[in-house]
Amino acid sequence: MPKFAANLTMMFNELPFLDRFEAAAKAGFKYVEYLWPYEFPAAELKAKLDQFGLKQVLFNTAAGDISQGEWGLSAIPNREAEARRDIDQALEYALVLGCPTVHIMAAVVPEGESRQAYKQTFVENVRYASEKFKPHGINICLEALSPEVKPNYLLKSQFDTLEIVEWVDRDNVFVQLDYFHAQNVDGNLSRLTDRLRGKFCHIQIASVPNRHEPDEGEINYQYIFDKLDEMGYQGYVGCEYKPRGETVAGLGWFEKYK
Ligand SMILES: O=C(O)C(=O)[C@@H](O)CO
Ligand SMILES: [Mg+2]
Repeated sequence: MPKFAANLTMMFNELPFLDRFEAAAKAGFKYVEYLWPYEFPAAELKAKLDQFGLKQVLFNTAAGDISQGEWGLSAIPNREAEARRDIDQALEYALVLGCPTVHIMAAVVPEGESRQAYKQTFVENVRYASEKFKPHGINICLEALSPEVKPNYLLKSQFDTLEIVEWVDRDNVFVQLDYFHAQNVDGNLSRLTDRLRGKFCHIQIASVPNRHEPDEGEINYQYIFDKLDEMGYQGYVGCEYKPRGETVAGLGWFEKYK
């Protein structure tokens, strides 16, 4: 049975962030993920996790200046110092939170810039992170984002991510397989999952096209979950969706997995 993690950035959004931990635990989740922890001291977040018996399973490196269109710095040439500062910060948080995996955000590539230079920079920064995280047993994952969500992001297809993972060539660096983006860009999800076997260490789910609960839309998630079980997937499945309405009211799909 998949180990579902509530994504506290998207779910339980009707509550202030720090109250979402309790709400997730009450709804039956044992695991949580969210985009960024950096607004709060790591110890405060860890206390919330412990208070409600939750395990944090994923968060991201900092996004940079979102108001300027940034979405990760780790692939931007000549900004390695900032990217590595963010990677070091993520490691400090991961150690306090006891988090097994960190998503290293790549970058948006401005029109006219060399994608190859961005890829090269990303590979070098991910190798830096790999070396830093390895002694602590922490995995790294890299994620493709569909253009309707993040136009011009360096990684669009799952095969863009796979290319970087294989180029980095380190045993703690994996694909973050978000089926919402994968369906938007690549499709053919069963074959894709087979193709990526052993290469992904974290999954995220949402319906397509509306990014809601995984009980509507064009993806048959029950089929995918059964397939992941058959494959022996041991990682987590992050529920990175925008609830149709109130979060708990939409959790009917989760009843049988509690
Ligand atoms: O948007 C997504 O999908 C994510 O997983 C974010 O963490 C990064 O954009
Ligand atoms: Mg995602």
